Amino acid sequence: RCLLHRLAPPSCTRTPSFPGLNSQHIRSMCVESTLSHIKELSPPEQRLLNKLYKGLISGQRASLAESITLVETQHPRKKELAQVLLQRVLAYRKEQEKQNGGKPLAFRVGLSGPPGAGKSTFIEVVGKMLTGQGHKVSVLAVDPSSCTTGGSLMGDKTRMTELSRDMSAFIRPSPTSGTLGGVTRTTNEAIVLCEGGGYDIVLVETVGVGQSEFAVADMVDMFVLLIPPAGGDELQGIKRGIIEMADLVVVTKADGDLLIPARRIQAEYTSALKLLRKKSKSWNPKVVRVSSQTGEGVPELWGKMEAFRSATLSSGDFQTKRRAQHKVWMWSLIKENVLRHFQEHPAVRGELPKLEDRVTRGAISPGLAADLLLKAFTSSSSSSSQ
Ligand SMILES: Nc1nc2c(ncn2[C@@H]2O[C@H](COP(=O)(O)OP(=O)(O)OP(=O)(O)O)[C@@H](O)[C@H]2O)c(=O)[nH]1
Repeated sequence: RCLLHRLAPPSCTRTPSFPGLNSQHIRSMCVESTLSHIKELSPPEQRLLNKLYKGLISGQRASLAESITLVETQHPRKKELAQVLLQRVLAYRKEQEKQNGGKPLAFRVGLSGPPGAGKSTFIEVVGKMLTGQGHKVSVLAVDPSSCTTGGSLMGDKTRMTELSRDMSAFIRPSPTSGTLGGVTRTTNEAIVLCEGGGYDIVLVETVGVGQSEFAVADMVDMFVLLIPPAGGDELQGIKRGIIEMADLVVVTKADGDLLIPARRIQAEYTSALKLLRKKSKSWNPKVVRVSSQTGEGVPELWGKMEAFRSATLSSGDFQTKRRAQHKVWMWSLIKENVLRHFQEHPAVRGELPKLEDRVTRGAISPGLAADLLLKAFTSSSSSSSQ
């Protein structure tokens, strides 16, 4: 019996023990998900996972928060427990999707922009509008500064005060430590958990610094770039590559004295987007203006986002992108782990400083140094596995 069977009460092969998770589905997940490398769960571990799972899918915010903490952990055993929980939530989601004609139920939107672009004010306004319409909204943050400095660009001030009090919203700040790769992993997993908790809109916010925008663009259905109207060379400083990723560009703070510059920036971006290669057959990126202060343009903006969603869902681009993202996600995890394994390998660690030094002095070529290190790694890995 696979781990998922063991997790569920004994009757699970006949009676579905959890809403939406039937025995046939558990069986299919058992085949797909070889969780067999994970040591048998102890009764307290089973109780913990059952409690989290039930709480999560019944929409309890505390269970969602606790589940995200579990996927963020560095503790090896807890990491395994997190994988079991995730696998179960995925099975549940898959079943729900099947009932929805195979179409994903939640909409994942990435929001990025330079510091001070007005992201949190915007999320507060859009989030409140959406919860007012009956949606459940979760907001996850990817903060690149927390990875490098341990400080935070986004978490230091109180953000989205109203939305955080809203019972239909769930806001999770970025973990305060870890590599970008690690944060990417946990954010991807947190998205799955939020969706399991019934959040049909998942907003993933990041500051336009470093590689975090690209990481976020790879985990969402729609990528939105927020640009403030003030400043000199507006198109500079925003990486060209990131404009290419954008499905929608939002010029923020289009009110008062900033309205005229906002119109000008809108025109500049509209021309810039025309020069870019078309990303998709079903959608042309657009540039819109909004004011979170007056609320002007906000409903129209959401209208555009819904139009994107329905156009890409009916063309199949939406589903294709998600499938491709799963592969990207898997490979980024493999790369990170393999690299760490390589760097920590005793044979490599012994040779690395010497060879790095010789490469920097020009005593040997980088290619030769890489060959020597890889040889040290593979020969001692294969002798230890024999
Ligand atoms: N006039 C005007 N000001 C705005 C609007 N939206 C935000 N602001 C102001 O712009 C400043 C930055 O807004 P935030 O929402 O904190 O921006 P942010 O992008 O989240 O900033 P970081 O947290 O630093 O990444 C604040 O002083 C806001 O009051 C708007 O629609 N109109």
